[in-house]
Amino acid sequence: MAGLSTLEAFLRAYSSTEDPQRLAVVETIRALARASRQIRDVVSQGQLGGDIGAARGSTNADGDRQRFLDVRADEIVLAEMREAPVAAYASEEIGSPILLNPEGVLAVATDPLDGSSNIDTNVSIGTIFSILPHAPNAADGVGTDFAQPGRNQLAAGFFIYGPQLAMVLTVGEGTHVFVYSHRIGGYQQILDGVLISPNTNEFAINMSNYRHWDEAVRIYIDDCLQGSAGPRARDFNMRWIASLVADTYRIIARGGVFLYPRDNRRGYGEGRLRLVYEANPIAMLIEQAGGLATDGGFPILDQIPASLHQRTPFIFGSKKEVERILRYHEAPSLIGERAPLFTHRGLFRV
Ligand SMILES: O=P(O)(O)OC[C@H]1O[C@](O)(COP(=O)(O)O)[C@@H](O)[C@@H]1O
Ligand SMILES: [Mg+2]
Ligand SMILES: [Mg+2]
Repeated sequence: MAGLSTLEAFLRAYSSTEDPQRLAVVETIRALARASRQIRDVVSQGQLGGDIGAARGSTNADGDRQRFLDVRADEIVLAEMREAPVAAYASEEIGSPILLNPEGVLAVATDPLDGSSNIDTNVSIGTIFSILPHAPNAADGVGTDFAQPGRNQLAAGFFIYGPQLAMVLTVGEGTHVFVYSHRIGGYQQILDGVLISPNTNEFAINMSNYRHWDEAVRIYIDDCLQGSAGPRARDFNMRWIASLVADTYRIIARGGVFLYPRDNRRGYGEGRLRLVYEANPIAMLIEQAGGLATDGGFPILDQIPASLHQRTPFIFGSKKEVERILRYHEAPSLIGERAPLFTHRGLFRV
């Protein structure tokens, strides 16, 4: 699909063969785009009969404290999915999948509001979505829909409520970026077939968890921090927005790597991010843009989810840098033997 177009023209070109599954995907993306406008309105008003960032006193299926905006965003996406050819709906905010339109051919999983902890601080937040084929033989109508590997996704993406209202989308033919234009009253493409640069000098990780990480991650970050005086022989920059959509958008725009590894804190044995509605859609966007997405051993998109809210260690971004991180995971002790040369008393300390 060459050239920059409106989202509408892009979707029409994608479904021009009249393939019923493609037509259903297109209708669902249109519905998600409508939801994004409504969520954007709520976010920019900053009010929802009260403070949108306020805690509701409830927790979601995963035990996270829910904010008013988490729940409102979920209601908005769900209402739009009821109007789309979607048979099964799953969300971070609900315990189990819901059967919607029994005639529908798709299953949609969503993180309706990603980056909840940033609502009060006016930092970018977003809505992540994953579109899968509906598994029609599921006993309860939705049972096996979300047990499919991410490789089965027909489309995936996210909306970001930042300085711009933007949408990052893949339908399996590259990764594309659209920005909402008030002038045309719709999304306008700004980047076609994004390619993430394979090399980078920028990493994103929550450094406050350093002491809890496994050796492989600690040694990798140590080597980056030593910059031009260390084994990497160049300086690195660090970013951590604590909003997956915003960290992903930056990596798509200018490269970099993101790490949310497993760690030794209670409840973080598989990291923090959820496989079905966070890691899978982001992984598809990243792979479609020439990057890599892994749990430290295997590609994210090949994992078979054991449960809807399953967590996964998540490392993704610039291909060559992710491959390097994988080598640290394969043989951390081997890399560790070399690391003392670059420590405070090491031979090569500058
Ligand atoms: O606060 P931490 O531990 O750095 O975690 C930040 C991560 O948690 C998340 O906020 C989790 O998403 P939710 O806000 O949807 O629960 C990610 O967006 C972000 O990458
Ligand atoms: Mg999230
Ligand atoms: Mg969320």
